[in-house]
Amino acid sequence: MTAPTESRSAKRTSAASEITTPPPGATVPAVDPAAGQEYELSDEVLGNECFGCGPHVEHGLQMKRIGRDGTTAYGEIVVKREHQGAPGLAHGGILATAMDEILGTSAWLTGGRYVTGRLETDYLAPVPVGSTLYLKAWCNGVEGRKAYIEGEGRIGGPDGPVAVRAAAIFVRVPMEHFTKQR
Ligand SMILES: CCCCCCCC(=O)SCCNC(=O)CCNC(=O)[C@H](O)C(C)(C)COP(=O)(O)OP(=O)(O)OC[C@H]1O[C@@H](n2cnc3c(N)ncnc32)[C@H](O)[C@@H]1OP(=O)(O)O
Repeated sequence: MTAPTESRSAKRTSAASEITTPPPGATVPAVDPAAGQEYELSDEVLGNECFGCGPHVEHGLQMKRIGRDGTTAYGEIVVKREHQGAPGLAHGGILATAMDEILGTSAWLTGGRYVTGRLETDYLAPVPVGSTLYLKAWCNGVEGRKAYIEGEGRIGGPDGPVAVRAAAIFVRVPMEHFTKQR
């Protein structure tokens, strides 16, 4: 019998694959102070009905955006019973949604309107119902219409263990993406 080895995902320090790693030459934009308004504007664009951040969406995540530092975004969700998969534990899809929301916030902080093109997630520890997931996301670079964003969710406190990591490509879109009738 072979000795147990540390899992590959535990050894990795980033969720980013080759696809979600920015190419050489991608740069992190200097933040335009006006860019902070973009995600406030997103309330107008998306309404307050967003499953990730709508404050009145009963069974939604109601993610709170609690701060920013340049293109780095901070947020929190409280995992509710409606978010569970296995008894007492958050569903993985729900955690991916939380990561999508905070990574999306970082993308918008770069100064455009973005949608998720690709989202990669690593799950490192179970997240109990009732716990707060402390979210952080940052921009690794923008190239053309693509923003390469990474993030993590911690439990037990903002400096607690990382329970989930994600990396994504967000693609910049015009306002019509949200407003056109389909
Ligand atoms: C503050 C607000 C926070 C919001 C958080 C929540 C975010 C969300 O959940 S958004 C909802 C989920 N996402 C969606 O519905 C997006 C659906 N997809 C689309 O609308 C389109 O496919 C879209 C807009 C992403 C790209 O289409 P299009 O505008 O025609 O651009 P396209 O030319 O295909 O792609 C542009 C670039 O992005 C790249 N790209 C597009 N999709 C991907 C992908 N999945 N993976 C990697 N790269 C991609 C392309 O390769 C291309 O790169 P390059 O410029 O180097 O050639």
